[in-house]
Amino acid sequence: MKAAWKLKKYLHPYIFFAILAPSMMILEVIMDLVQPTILQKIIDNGIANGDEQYIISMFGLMILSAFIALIGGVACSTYATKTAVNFATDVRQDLYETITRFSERNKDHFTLGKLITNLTSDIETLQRAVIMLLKVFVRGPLMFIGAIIFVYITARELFSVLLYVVPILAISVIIFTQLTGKFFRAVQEVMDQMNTKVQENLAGIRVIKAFNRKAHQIQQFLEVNGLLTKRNITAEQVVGVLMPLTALIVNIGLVFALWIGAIKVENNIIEVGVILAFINYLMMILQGLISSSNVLIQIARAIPSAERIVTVLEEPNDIQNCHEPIKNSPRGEVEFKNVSFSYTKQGEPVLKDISFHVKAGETIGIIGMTGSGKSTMMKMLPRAFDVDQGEVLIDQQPIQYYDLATLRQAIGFAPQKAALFSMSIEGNLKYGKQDVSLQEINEALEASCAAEFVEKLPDREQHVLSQGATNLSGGQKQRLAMSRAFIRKPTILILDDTTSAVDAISEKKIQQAIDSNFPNSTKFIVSSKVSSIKNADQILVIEDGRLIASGTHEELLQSSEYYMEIVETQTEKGGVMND
Ligand SMILES: Nc1ncnc2c1ncn2[C@@H]1O[C@H](COP(=O)(O)OP(=O)(O)OP(=O)(O)O)[C@@H](O)[C@H]1O
Repeated sequence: MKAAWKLKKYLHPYIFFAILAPSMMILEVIMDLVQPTILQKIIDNGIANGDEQYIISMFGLMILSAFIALIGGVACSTYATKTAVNFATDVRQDLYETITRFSERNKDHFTLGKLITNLTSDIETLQRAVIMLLKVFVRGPLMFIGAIIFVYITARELFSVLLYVVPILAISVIIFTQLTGKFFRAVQEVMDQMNTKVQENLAGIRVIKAFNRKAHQIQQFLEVNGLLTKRNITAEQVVGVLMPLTALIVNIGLVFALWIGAIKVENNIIEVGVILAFINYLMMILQGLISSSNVLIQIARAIPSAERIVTVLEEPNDIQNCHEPIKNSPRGEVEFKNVSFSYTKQGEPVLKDISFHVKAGETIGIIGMTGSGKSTMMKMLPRAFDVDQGEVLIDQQPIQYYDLATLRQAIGFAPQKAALFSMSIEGNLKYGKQDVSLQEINEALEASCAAEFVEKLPDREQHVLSQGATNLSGGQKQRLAMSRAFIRKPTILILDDTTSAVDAISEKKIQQAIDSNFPNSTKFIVSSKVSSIKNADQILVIEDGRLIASGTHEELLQSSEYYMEIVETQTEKGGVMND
């Protein structure tokens, strides 16, 4: 509930509509409430006395009140919808922006599926709850209490009947809504499980096929689908039994009221119109009860959604700008001073006491076994993570002193996984730099050897990539990711194992292009292949999170047994040593 309360600020801009909606609903309910009394007057005063004039004027009043009720209802719906939809749009926008600003560590706290649920169904649930709150929250109790008051005014002689009928109605409505709510919640739970299964299976469809696990996946889906069918049937069966049961109780109440009413008419205590008005009010009391309990159910459903949304919105971002950050673009000198880092508080450090210094414009090769910490080291430069111990300096200033946007603008990062978007090749390259000319695009494509396959596409750089760029090969994706990094002509260029799927001839061309196009950029080239880093000014050899050796290729061949071993293994395996 506290979480839901925190979201009330999103209603502030629409507070006018949020007040208007229930006000209009009050108008509608009052107009609905007076109608049975008008009907009673038509029957008992007009028809009974044959007073035509009276009947016509009362009928006019009835039409007028129905018309005002209609206007009230339409206005309430309009304003409630306006408020709820705008509220949901603003929450969704804020949530999306918060997620976009998430640091890697923030992202690791949530699963992708959960974040998508937050942005879609949780917000949808909240939107429905706000509409319900503004429309029905007022309507239900007002109609319930109003109808009881009108019974007292119009059909006082039958008021005592309410003392028996209302508690029975209230109990049956509560049982009905509680039980159906429970069964439909169970349906929703399986629905969530099924969504997760479908999402996972579609994302991993290639792996499923490659490992020939189709039958297994289908079996898993059948199980959850079967459970969904079962729970749906049970829920519908419960409704099927409870609905007529509740209707029976309501009808017994009506018969009981009619019976007592008939006795009173016979004894000339009341007139027929009073019974009619009473029945109408009894139905309104029932409606009021049902609406009120529906609102409560909707609110109960919305509270967990609100909690989930607030948890994401309040996730503290661990990567922030410092007070008065440096906004000058760096030259590219980089220093790691005794850097240690761990992804989890309890876990063993992934980087252990790493120190090295790089002059601006140098090329640095980083080599080591899988999982040794090479990518993690590079993630410290755009501040995807901050170090736990030690310092990263850029141009001799701690990296945290730089304005985040300035720092990231100075870095061109081609990550290990290409992460291309489902848009044109040009659109993807413009992620690197927005205001680029076609010539710059072509130069970047040329430098990464991507031009040779892009030129063969019918619509060249306008070719639209599928989701996850599945219409490209692994090497083609890597080349485009490199083009995207090249196009911003960065001060610091990081290529994180981006040539693993590129053939040796293209790789050599790419190395030459990097040397001639980026003479002043500091270049970090992460690779597990010696051929990719052999010509670097300095090679860092990483083993199990430690920097165990550094120097040029020739120096390392003399000084590092570990490096020597890597070189020998790759030569034995037929690895290509450029030059
Ligand atoms: N987001 C993360 N959360 C927790 N642990 C992680 C995360 N990313 C990487 N690791 C762990 O950190 C260690 C170093 O990973 P890293 O990706 O830096 O290695 P790498 O040397 O680049 O490996 P590769 O050559 O396979 O890319 C690995 O043990 C890995 O499991």
